[in-house]
Amino acid sequence: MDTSLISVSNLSHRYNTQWAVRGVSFDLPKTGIYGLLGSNGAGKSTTMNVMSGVLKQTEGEVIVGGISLSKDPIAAKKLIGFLPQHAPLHPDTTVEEYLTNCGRLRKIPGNELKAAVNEVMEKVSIAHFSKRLIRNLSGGYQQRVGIAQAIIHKPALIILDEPTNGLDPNQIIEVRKLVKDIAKERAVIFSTHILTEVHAICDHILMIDRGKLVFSGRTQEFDEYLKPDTLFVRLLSAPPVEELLHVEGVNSAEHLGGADYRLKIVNASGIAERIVSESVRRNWRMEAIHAEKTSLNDVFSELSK
Ligand SMILES: Nc1ncnc2c1ncn2[C@@H]1O[C@H](COP(=O)(O)OP(=O)(O)OP(=O)(O)O)[C@@H](O)[C@H]1O
Repeated sequence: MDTSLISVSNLSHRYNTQWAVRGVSFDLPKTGIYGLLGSNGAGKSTTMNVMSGVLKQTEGEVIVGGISLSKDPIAAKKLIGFLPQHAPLHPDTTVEEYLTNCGRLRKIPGNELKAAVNEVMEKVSIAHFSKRLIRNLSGGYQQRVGIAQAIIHKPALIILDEPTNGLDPNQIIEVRKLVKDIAKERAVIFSTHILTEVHAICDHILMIDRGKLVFSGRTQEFDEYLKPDTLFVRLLSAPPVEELLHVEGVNSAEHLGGADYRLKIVNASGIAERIVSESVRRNWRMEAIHAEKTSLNDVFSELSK
């Protein structure tokens, strides 16, 4: 595809005898935020390590900007910035020293280096800590430095492996903001095992399960899998399950014990309202009603069907 920035075809990787990734193919266009979603051990890091050229795949091909990553890795890697799962920081250098070294490794000409370092420090809002040793920065600021080294050479594609992992809730919000900001100028793909995270910031979702790509599509399409189809209700009068089936849209009902029930619903629109009015009419004494959240496992099993 002409318009794709990176094209991954039939990617498979095996560690010793175990396949970590099997036959994964996708194309990413030139802009946007792509989420690689998968539970622990699904194959996200393996895929990202191959995409960024730090791991040589067992089978398949990665083409970046029309250049084969295995045939011309130097040219292809110029187009990529990568933040691995463990940021490759040097704790005993200052932020400025570290980023200057990164700029040199990225072959930024000497007369442009200082400006490039200053620009990237501004971009990730760390200029005020330029003289601070990296080891003395908080986790969130260290992650900003990690992101800075990935974007210092202004690559077309940024690959971030679980950039919010291990951060506190405020730092997570800051890093997500930063990811959105840097994606204005380029394509960003980041991995996560947190469903709400991809949902919060991605335009497009790629989902991987046990090494296989099980979903690739826009976030709206993905939402179809997230619509809850069960409701939890607490009815203090503990009516027989059959009574609950009278409500239009309730497909089945399970008594969970005590006053608690799980209702499987088929037509979600207006269902809560109908249950509440039926509860008043039949004096079920409703104490609670809420939609049950779809878990990542539920989505996986739905998608893997
Ligand atoms: N260096 C390695 N040697 C052997 N097996 C490995 C190696 N790295 C990963 N694996 C295995 O490959 C599979 C995929 O691992 P990978 O790290 O790609 O998954 P992941 O989705 O990134 O998981 P996590 O979120 O836990 O990092 C797992 O079963 C893992 O145990």
